Amino acid sequence: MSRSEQLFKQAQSFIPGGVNSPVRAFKAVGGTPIFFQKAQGAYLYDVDDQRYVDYVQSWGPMILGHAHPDVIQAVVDKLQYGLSFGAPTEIETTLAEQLCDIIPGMDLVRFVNSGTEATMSAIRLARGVTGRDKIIKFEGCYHGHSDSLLIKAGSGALTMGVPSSPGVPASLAEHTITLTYNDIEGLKQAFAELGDQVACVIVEPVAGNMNCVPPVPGFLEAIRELCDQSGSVFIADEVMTGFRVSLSGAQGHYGVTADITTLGKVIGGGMPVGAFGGKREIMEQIAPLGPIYQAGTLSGNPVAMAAGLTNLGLIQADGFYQALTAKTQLLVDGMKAIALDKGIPFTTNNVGSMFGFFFTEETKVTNYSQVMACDIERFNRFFHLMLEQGVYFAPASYEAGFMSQAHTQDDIEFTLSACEQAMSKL
Ligand SMILES: N[C@H](C=O)CCC(=O)O
Repeated sequence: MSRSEQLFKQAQSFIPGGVNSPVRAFKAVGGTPIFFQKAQGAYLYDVDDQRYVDYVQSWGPMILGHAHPDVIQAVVDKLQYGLSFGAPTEIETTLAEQLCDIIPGMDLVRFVNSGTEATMSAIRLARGVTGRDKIIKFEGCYHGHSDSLLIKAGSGALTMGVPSSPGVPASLAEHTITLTYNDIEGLKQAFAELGDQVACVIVEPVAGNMNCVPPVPGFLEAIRELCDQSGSVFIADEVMTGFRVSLSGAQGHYGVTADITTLGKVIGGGMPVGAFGGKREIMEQIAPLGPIYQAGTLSGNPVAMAAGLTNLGLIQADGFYQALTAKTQLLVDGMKAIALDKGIPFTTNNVGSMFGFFFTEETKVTNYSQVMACDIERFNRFFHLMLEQGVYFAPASYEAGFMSQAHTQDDIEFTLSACEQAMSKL
C-alpha cells in the first residue's frame, strides 16, 4: 500500500470522504488521491517524494508557481506582527486600491475569505439593490457552493450528481433560472419573458468549471446589453479568470465591463482571499454605508493581504502575460499534434494561462452538453497514464488546467513526451 493510500484510509475515519473539498477525492477519475507534502515552482511532491509537473496549481491561485520566494518572504515578514486583528489595517487599503486600478469598473471593493463568499455576497447585493429575487446563471458554471448558486453547477458538483444539492430549499432554487452557456437567443428569450424580475446575471466569463469554455463573440456583450435594458445587475465571476486570462481578467480581455466583479484565487497568492467590488452606487449599499449586510471576522486578514499584494506586484512585470500565454499555447498545440498523429479525436481551448482539453469528435467545444458528451472514460485513462509519469492534471475531465510562470520549456517538453506515451497506450 502506498503512503497516499494509507493516509487516505486514515483520513476517511475522521473527514467525510477523506477530503475537505469533494473534487480532491478522485471520485471522477477513480483510484486514490495523492497526498502531497511540499510544492516548489512548477512541481508538487507527494508523501513518497515523487515529483509531479503540476497543472492544477491549487485550482488556479499559484500563477507564479508554488512557494515563490518573494511571496513566502512577505508572509513571513507580516507574521511577526500578529495573525489577525479583526480591525482595519493599512495593507487592506493598499490591495484594494490596486484592484480598483486594475479591474474594469471597480470603484469600491470588499474582501472576504473565499470565492464562494464573494459570489454569495454579490448575489445578496444585487438582490438588495434591485429589490428582485430571480437570478440567471448558466448550466455548468460553478460559482461556489452557496444555496442560490448550487443549481446545475459545474466543477465537483458534476461528479457528485447533485445538480441541485439536497439542502437547497426548493423555494430558493425556484428563483435561480439556469440557461445554456453561450446561447444568446436563449438569454434574450429569458429576458423577454422575465426581465423585470431578474436581479442579476452571474457568469464565468470563461467557464473554467466546465473545463475551459470561452464565450462566443457577442455573448458577454448580450448579457451587458440585456442587463442595462432591464435594470439587472451584471456579475462577472472572475474568481478563476481574474489575473489569469489577462492582468485585467476576462473583462479586460474581451472589453466588456460588469457591474460587480467577484475575485479569489490569484488575489490571495495561495492564501484564502476573495473579494467583490464594482460600481460605487451599488457598493455603497453595503453595511455600514447602506442596509445590505455582509461581514467576516477574518476578512482582509493582514497575512493573506501581504501574500496577495506581493503576488499582484510580481504579475505586473513587463511581458509576464505574453510569456504565460505562449507557454500555454505550446502545451495545447503539442498535445493536439500528438493526438492527431495517433488518430485520437481531441480538441483544446485556451485563454491566457487557462486551458482545457477534450476527447471528442467536435472541433470546437462551446457549451456544457458538449463538455459532458466527451469521452470521459478515455480522459480518465489518460489522466492516470500521465500521473504515473509524473504529470498532474486536474482529477476530473471538466476542470480547467493552469500554466504558471515557473513552468519551463523543459517541463512542457517533459509533459509532451509523457503525453506521447500515454496517447500511444490509448
Ligand atoms: N473548480 C473548483 C474551484 O474553482 C475546484 C476547487 C474545489 O472545489 O475544491
